[in-house]
Amino acid sequence: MNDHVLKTGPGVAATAVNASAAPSVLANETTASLGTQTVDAKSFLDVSGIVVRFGGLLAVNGLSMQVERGRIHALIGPNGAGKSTTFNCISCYYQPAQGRIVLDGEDITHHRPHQMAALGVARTFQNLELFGELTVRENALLGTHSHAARTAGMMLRRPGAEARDLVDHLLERVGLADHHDTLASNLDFGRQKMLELARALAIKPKLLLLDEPAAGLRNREIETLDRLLRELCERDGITVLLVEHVMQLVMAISDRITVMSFGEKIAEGTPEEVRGNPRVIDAYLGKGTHRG
Ligand SMILES: Nc1ncnc2c1ncn2[C@@H]1O[C@H](COP(=O)(O)OP(=O)(O)OP(=O)(O)O)[C@@H](O)[C@H]1O
Repeated sequence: MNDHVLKTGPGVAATAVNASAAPSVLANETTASLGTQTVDAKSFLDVSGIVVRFGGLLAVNGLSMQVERGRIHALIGPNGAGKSTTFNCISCYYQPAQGRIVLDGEDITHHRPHQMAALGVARTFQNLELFGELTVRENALLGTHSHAARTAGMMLRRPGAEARDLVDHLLERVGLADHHDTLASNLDFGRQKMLELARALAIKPKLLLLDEPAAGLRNREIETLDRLLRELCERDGITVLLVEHVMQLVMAISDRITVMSFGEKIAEGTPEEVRGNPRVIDAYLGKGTHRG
């Protein structure tokens, strides 16, 4: 049990949605389908020259990166590199002092987190945002619930058959089919992370932002996550951007990797390109150049 990571109040901070705007994805032929997304070569997410300061600290210094539609893109770097800050800008929890963030052609630099719903963006958090006193199914339904609230203004409306089917299907996909009625607080940590992922998927995202999805997972759970993320990308067409320290996962699944150190991008490329990059090796060995 991980009480310290469980929320106790209402509200779905972890997810944002718009099913109608977010073509979907699930793999079966039922109404639970998340839909089918059109994949083209155009950059889906375009981060351009963002700057974030915390008082005198330059946390992100002119970072630019492009994420292609339907790909898995990882943002990595040593502790304090500026990854979470960048992630928070992309999900509109922070607004950069300079620079621009464009998602699918729309400038979202100064959007608010709740506006990401309409753009089909879901995110998970480093510290899980589950509701410990609710069941697994109820937690997952909150994703669809927030969609209903946005589209129909009916937060308290009972979930329809389509939402229930979708959630059941998602819980099966993340390996929680046998835990529908378990309280979230009674799940082990690995299953709690999978539940948070299912809830994010319940909003039918086009872009899935994952903050350290493999942190605290055992090897077998990481292998499951590996398979699931590939499937979400390849079969369901979801674009995935993850911040992650578990290199086993990053190197295995990423189409492209952006490496940050001291607030700046120091490398970018395929796993093979990044792995052998001397600046990356240097940064991870703690010899990176400090920012001014
Ligand atoms: N809210 C904040 N107020 C002040 N400083 C902050 C804040 N958030 C982050 N920082 C600082 O900004 C820098 C970048 O932090 P950030 O959390 O983005 O790094 P990170 O790469 O995500 O690190 P980690 O891998 O440890 O999570 C660090 O020096 C951090 O201490």
